[in-house]
Amino acid sequence: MEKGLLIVLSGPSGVGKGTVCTALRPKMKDLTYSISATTRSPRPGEVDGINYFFKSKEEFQSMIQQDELLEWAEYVGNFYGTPAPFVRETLDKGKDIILEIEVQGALKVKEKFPEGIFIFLIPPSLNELENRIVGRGTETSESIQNRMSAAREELSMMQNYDYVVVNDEIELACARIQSIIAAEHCRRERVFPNIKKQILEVK
Ligand SMILES: Nc1ncnc2c1ncn2[C@@H]1O[C@H](COP(=O)(O)OP(=O)(O)OP(=O)(O)O)[C@@H](O)[C@H]1O
Ligand SMILES: Nc1nc2c(ncn2[C@@H]2O[C@H](COP(=O)(O)O)[C@@H](O)[C@H]2O)c(=O)[nH]1
Repeated sequence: MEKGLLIVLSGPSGVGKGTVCTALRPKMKDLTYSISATTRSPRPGEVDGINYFFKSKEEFQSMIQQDELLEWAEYVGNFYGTPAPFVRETLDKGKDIILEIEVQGALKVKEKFPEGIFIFLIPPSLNELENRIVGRGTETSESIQNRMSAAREELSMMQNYDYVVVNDEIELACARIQSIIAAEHCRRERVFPNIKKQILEVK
């Protein structure tokens, strides 16, 4: 069976990766979403096993030692990582999976899956990015400053990605990402052969 597509969505904290993924769910029902492990504390409303697998530092270290993570990174004082078995099993079933992760982790995934699709989401401006992080109301002022300084570094890494998508309006950003995935399916001849067959049958 042909493997699914591995899609990585990165971009600075607060750009809207989570919001865009939530908006994509009803539009792309066949897409699977990876759930990361993290040592960060849950935000109000976040649920273990849905938003993240919330782990202690010891549990996270043990996941690293047992080679359970496809990639991991320290980001603004906390650890984040992608559980490997779920990603590999999903791809082996021929299903597409999307990973919403920061830049260091994305580059590690690229080493293991150079055939992946790497999408970088950018804000319309740095001011708008700060407004979004502040507006979300989840971060302390120290965390906001740390995330903004990480954002400047992350934005300088966007040339490592296959696609850069502006998240100006959620619906437009979703449409752009949907187009990218559809185009990649065609490019990998998962859709094209069927269309070719239909055209030949019409002739
Ligand atoms: N296109 C948009 N226009 C206006 N506000 C937006 C847009 N996209 C997202 N937001 C808002 O920006 C804030 C941050 O969005 P979100 O939490 O999805 O970002 P994120 O990139 O997933 O952040 P993190 O990496 O920290 O998890 C939220 O309050 C969200 O409602
Ligand atoms: N390298 C990884 N980065 C991840 C993963 N899961 C989430 N993230 C990224 O961390 C930051 C901060 O997230 P937050 O929820 O604390 O705001 C953000 O850029 C996420 O995309 C992961 O498994 N690996």
